[in-house]
Amino acid sequence: MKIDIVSVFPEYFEVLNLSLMGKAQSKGLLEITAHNLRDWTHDVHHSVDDTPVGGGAGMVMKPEVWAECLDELLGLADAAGTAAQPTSETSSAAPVLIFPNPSAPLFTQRDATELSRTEHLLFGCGRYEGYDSRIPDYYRAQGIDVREYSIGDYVLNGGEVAVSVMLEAITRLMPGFMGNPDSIVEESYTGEGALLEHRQYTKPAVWRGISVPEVLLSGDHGKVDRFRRDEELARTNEIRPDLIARLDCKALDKADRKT
Ligand SMILES: OB(O)c1ccc2cc[nH]c2c1
Repeated sequence: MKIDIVSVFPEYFEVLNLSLMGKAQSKGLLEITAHNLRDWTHDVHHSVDDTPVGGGAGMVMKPEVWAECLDELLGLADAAGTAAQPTSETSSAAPVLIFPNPSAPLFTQRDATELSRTEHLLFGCGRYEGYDSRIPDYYRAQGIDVREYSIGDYVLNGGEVAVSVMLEAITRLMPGFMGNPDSIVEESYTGEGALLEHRQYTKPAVWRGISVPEVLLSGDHGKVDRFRRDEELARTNEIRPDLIARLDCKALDKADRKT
């Protein structure tokens, strides 16, 4: 998977050279490039923002600078560097263009699963009050698959942390990324059941007078699976009832029956 990230703080993504993400790059599973948006400016101050039209606090990121950058990275600028005209065709080689945005739909495990199968992702990190809203609209009109995602009900200072979160959720699902592929099978939010995962315990069986659930020591895999499934349903109902509401009866029945 090829990943391009555009930010005014590209050094933010040096962290992606560490740990599993770094190993995946050295294995050739990932090719990650962080670009500095200011490289597409032409003024002495390398300006990327301006005051909001209609007034208001803060600054908004300029569409012209983003467009020069994205046209180039999307392969839309012709040889003369002139922006291509809007087309309705989506190039099969075109990446998915993703903008973190606190005012957008929530990024979910389902999105991570879908995007883990994509060949090329291009992330655009906003800063200040965000980017000019015409930018995603313009690239949708070019036939590009443009997504805007929030990573939760809180506001960060920019898109960089959100991109790191989404990238981890996406890349860990790629075949060959995790040392043990089984470790991504039974997880919270995964699969049809989409329930929170059961509690986890390790040795010793009794720690500071607190014992692990007896059934987990029984050696009866059927009972253990049933115990864990019941706990997943109970925990999800208590902590995230909204996830239960999303389940259709078939999936709930399947989650309940699974032994
Ligand atoms: O909270 B967020 O996910 C987020 C995303 C992008 C920008 C741009 C400026 N503030 C932001 C916050």
